[in-house]
Amino acid sequence: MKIVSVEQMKAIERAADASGVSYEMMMKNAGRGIANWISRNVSHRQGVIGLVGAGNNGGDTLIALTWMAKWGLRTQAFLVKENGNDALLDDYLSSGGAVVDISRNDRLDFFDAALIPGVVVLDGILGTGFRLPLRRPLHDVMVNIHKRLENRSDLLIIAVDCPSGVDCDTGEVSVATIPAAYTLTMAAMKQGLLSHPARSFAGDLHYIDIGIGDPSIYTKDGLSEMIDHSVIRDLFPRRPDSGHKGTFGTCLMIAGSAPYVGAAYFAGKAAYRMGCGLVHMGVVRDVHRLLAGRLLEAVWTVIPDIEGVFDPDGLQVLLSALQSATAIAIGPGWGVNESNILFLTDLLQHLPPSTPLLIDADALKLLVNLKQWWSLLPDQVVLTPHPGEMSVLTRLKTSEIQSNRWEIASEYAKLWRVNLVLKGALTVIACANGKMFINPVSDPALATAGSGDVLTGVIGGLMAQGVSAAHASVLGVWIHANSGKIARINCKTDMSVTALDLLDYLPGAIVKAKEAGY
Ligand SMILES: NC(=O)C1=CN([C@@H]2O[C@H](COP(=O)(O)OP(=O)(O)OC[C@H]3O[C@@H](n4cnc5c(N)ncnc54)[C@H](OP(=O)(O)O)[C@@H]3O)[C@@H](O)[C@H]2O)[C@@H](O)CC1
Ligand SMILES: [K+]
Repeated sequence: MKIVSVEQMKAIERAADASGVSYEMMMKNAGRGIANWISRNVSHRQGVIGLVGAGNNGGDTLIALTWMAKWGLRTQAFLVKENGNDALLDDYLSSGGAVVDISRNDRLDFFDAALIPGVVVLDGILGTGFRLPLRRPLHDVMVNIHKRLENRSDLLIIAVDCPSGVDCDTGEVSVATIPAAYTLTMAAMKQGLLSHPARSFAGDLHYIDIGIGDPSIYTKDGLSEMIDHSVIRDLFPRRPDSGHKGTFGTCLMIAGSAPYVGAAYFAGKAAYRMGCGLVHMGVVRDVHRLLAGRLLEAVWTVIPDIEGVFDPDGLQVLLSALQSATAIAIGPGWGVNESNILFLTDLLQHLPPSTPLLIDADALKLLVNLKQWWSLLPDQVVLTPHPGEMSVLTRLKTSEIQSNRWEIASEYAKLWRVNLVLKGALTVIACANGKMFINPVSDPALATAGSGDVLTGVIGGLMAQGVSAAHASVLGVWIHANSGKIARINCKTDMSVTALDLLDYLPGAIVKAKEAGY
């Protein structure tokens, strides 16, 4: 789904209107789309009530309620502000709907009575027209509504376009913003919903077609994309029945050191889990000794070491593996030290220019010791820094990076001509060709040691199978995040999810990603 600022959305609506899809039609399609989505996707046996604001967000909601009333569902509209949508209200009433005005805070007992367990609550008070701070008297009405809805896990709250009271550009929220289980977003994702704190209020994000199709045809701006099923479904590598292990590539994984054994395991196993035909592990002796009996699927080359880290002259043993690999991944668990700077320098000089490369973790921190390191990289390259590693690479403060994730990722991906996966909640992928993707998943289950190593294996495994560096980044980030989501559901808490769980649920995440409509 494309991502827009409020300004861009307004310009797109203007352009669509000028090309014949009138504002009225867009709103009708929005309302119909919401009603269809609810009827198809959630239980609505207990009826649907709408919180209706005075603007077009309320208009979308009234149209949705009107359709559902026509279909015979029990519905009610609660007007939170004197309403300008008289014609829409008349339509709704003549379709059998019931309207209660709660704008003066005086008929809230009707609202209380409507909040029966299982009822669907459509939050259509404020949409993209809202700017903080929330003004009185709406502020007071919304605070009262908020009090009644908070901690009511027996209600299903669905936000129309955005949870009301969210700034759709900045992601800031008002005190009265109501957390939703789902947000049905019209035509395009509003950028603020992909920032915290707003993201935590928006729940699962779904697209509603308002009759304009792909919004990017109405603007010259290159729009970023939120990763969803429509983005990833065509990115999987083909797996012909006649394939053999050579068909599915060889990933050379240069990982681990004596203190960080697990990193090599997580990365190597994840590459196998992603369908890579063969994973060739380049590791020091201690890592081999501890993992050879555990990662039985792998082929091993033991790299000479000095006290458990790569010997600066150790690359010689890997020269033929470098040539035969179809993708190379480096960095997890290396450690940052002088020997590894020399090892990395030698390695970059011996990389086959046409083999895709992934650089992660400590190898990223080591890069800064090499002059113009970006000029030493192959064309197909992915860097996967977390904000701390990005800070080392850019010499910017972590706080600066975190408050400007999209812009900074985009700027440096272009500068270095790399595909950049800036990890952290709401991972940003800035591609070398200028395209930007944002992962909407923000799950503490993923914030665990070894999680990044799993991601390295996932992306490396995909590249080894011939998926381009950019596409492997997008698909890999999505699969990895969803394995965290599934792990959390299965562990029943995000607290207990470990990197081993992420590995275990990769197959489930792949299956889900391949299922239509996910
Ligand atoms: N264009 C179209 O055809 C389409 C539009 N679409 C839909 O329209 C939505 C945008 O609609 P919109 O522009 O009417 O604004 P909206 O979010 O309803 O809010 C306006 C109301 O908020 C109030 N208000 C604002 N700030 C406030 C504050 N700080 N404190 C208190 N009140 C405040 C403001 O009050 P006022 O300033 O007028 O007093 C007014 O009453 C968009 O999200 C999508 O759902 C889609 O269906 C696609 C087709
Ligand atoms: K809303």
